[in-house]
Amino acid sequence: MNKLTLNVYAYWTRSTINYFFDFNKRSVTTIAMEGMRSLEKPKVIFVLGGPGAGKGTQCSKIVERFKFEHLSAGDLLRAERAREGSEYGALIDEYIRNGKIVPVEVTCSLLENAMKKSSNNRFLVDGFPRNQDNLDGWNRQMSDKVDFQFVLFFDCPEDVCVARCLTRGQSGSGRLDDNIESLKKRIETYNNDSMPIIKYFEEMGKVEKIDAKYNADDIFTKVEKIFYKSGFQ
Ligand SMILES: Nc1ncnc2c1ncn2[C@@H]1O[C@H](COP(=O)(O)OP(=O)(O)OP(=O)(O)O)[C@@H](O)[C@H]1O
Ligand SMILES: Nc1ccn([C@H]2C[C@H](O)[C@@H](COP(=O)(O)O)O2)c(=O)n1
Repeated sequence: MNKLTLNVYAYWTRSTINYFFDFNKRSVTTIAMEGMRSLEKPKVIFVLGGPGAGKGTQCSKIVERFKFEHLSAGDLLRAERAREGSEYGALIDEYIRNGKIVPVEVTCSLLENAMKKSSNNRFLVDGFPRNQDNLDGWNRQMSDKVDFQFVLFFDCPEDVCVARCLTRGQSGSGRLDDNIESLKKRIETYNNDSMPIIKYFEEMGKVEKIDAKYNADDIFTKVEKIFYKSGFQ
């Protein structure tokens, strides 16, 4: 074997060893990261605010920008109500028409099932917890299983909320509760039952409050800042 052949052979051997070493190093790191991620509890942000405050609108933007999954308690309940054979359909219907809050056992199970089905590890839980029963049920069933971050609170004047919901109803939302009678009850429920829950989280220093009367893009600029500050990219 001449000197050139030997050099080529040595170079090839070194490159091959380096390649496999690097490859293995990378794959071990990658596997470890994936393992750690799958062991991490899912991160949960509660999104609260009055009816029509713009929770759903902002959640869509957050999903697009920060890759969260949006779980709207109201949407899950409406889907369950519409599901053929649901044992809760009639009950949900009655609660929604009257602007009342469905018992937590139903809502929390829908949320937990949706989280289990998802491959995502970041969730926006929109419209929950809406009263003390919701909060107690969540603490019993879910709080140990998730990594709660904060409440994103869209603070919006009542007249703005009502106007937005009525416009949404007139534009064909198809929602049974986008009418003035249901809205009066929803706002009463919000003031009496949901506000104390927001205050409770506020006292814990866990509320990020946003003035929600402005246009959706300006509001989202403020939302983005909160997410960056909280370490989301
Ligand atoms: N910043 C905004 N300015 C004007 N209209 C808005 C704004 N944000 C949302 N809307 C409109 O107001 C209506 C209610 O918005 P959205 O559904 O996001 O509110 P929500 O808080 O999720 O309501 P709900 O609790 O009743 O489900 C929608 O028709 C939406 O297009
Ligand atoms: N935690 C929840 C959330 C919603 N509901 C019911 C009652 C609400 O009026 C209705 C619509 O909710 P929205 O889409 O406005 O968030 O759904 C409930 O009982 N419990």
